[in-house]
Amino acid sequence: MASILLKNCSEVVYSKDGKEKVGEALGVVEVLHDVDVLIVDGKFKQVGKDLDVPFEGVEILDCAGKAVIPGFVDGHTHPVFDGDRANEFSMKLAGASYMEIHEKGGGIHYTVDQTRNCPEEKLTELCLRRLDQMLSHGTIVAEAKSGYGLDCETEMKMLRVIKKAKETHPVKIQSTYLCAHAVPPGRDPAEMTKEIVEEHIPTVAKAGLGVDNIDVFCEKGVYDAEQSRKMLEAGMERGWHVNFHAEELNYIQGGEMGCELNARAMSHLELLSSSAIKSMSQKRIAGVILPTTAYILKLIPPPVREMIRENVIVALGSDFNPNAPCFSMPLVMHLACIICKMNMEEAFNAATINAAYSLGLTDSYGSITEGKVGSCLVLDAPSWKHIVYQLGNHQNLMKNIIINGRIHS
Ligand SMILES: N=CN[C@@H](CCC(=O)O)C(=O)O
Ligand SMILES: [Zn+2]
Repeated sequence: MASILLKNCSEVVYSKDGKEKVGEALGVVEVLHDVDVLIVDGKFKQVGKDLDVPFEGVEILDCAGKAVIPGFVDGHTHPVFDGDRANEFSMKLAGASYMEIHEKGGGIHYTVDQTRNCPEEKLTELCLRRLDQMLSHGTIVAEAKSGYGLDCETEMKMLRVIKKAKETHPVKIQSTYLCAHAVPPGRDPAEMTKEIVEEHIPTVAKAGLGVDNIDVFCEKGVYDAEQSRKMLEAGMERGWHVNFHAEELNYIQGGEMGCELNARAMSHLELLSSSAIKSMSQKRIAGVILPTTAYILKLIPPPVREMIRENVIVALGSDFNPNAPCFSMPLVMHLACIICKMNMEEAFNAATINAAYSLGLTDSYGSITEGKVGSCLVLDAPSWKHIVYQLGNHQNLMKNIIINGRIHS
């Protein structure tokens, strides 16, 4: 673990309590001007004016004219798959809907075929290179899902890839077993639900693959709310946190079901009901908003203003996947402002501390707070606002990426 002193930062986005934010507080970014940041043994030690080098061997980085911000937390990604779906982008531009392509055997089904046929080594390499891309855009923590296997064998291959990434990649990874992403052709959702609950989930649990969360695609024409509930409950019995796809294309009361299960997080939520919003707020369930998908699929945006008004813990994710190939949380924040009517402060907090909350990681990630992991970004700009305001080319805004107190790049 390394130690570094970031000197004369023009701005530091700091959080005294390091906790998730809701309501009006979500719209506040705490900024300290002309201060230093000291990281000792990989942890934030002190933020203040004119700090001294505490001992020999501490690296010093001149940050004059630069803003220092926490690294981003990406609350929802699908980084393990082979192939691409560039041709489907043309089909969607020509008017085909996401579900039409899916029902004709494209979409997730196409990616499942590619991923089943891909050797584990190649899949690992693909995943690691995608995480490199995320890191170059400032992501220091990412949730990573399986879900392009549908059969137990391929899901386990994907989870081994995520485990390897967890052990070797500088981005901190959380592993999510997406046990039911689509119904395999020729199979019935009820029969698949039974198989997943009775065979897949017990087999995955026994294999010790370091799974943190359980996920399903709870959607009309995929798995309904009751089938989803059964699989999520089976995951909960294994100690996995409930973090799933809900209310994206159709309102099927997945939000209500997630609240009954005390989910840790639910994603998408374009069609979330007002009663589920109230319940999420009471139960402190994170709502992970994915503006890339709403943008690409031209969906009605999720009711984010209502969620903020009702004090829901609103977080952001890139939803990186072959339908939404976006590595960049800065772009996600920008889209959140335009599509979901969030302000810059809300988007920034949703992409840092609240996304950390959605993964249960606020004790160690999501803000520059004494005692948390010393990972942060030095921007080639005097204010944090540039990272939300700028549209694209975000890698060039990253002057330095600091991981655990060491300059990564
Ligand atoms: N909606 C379901 N799953 C993914 C898309 C997966 C795919 O199209 O390959 C999502 O979160 O957007
Ligand atoms: Zn997803």
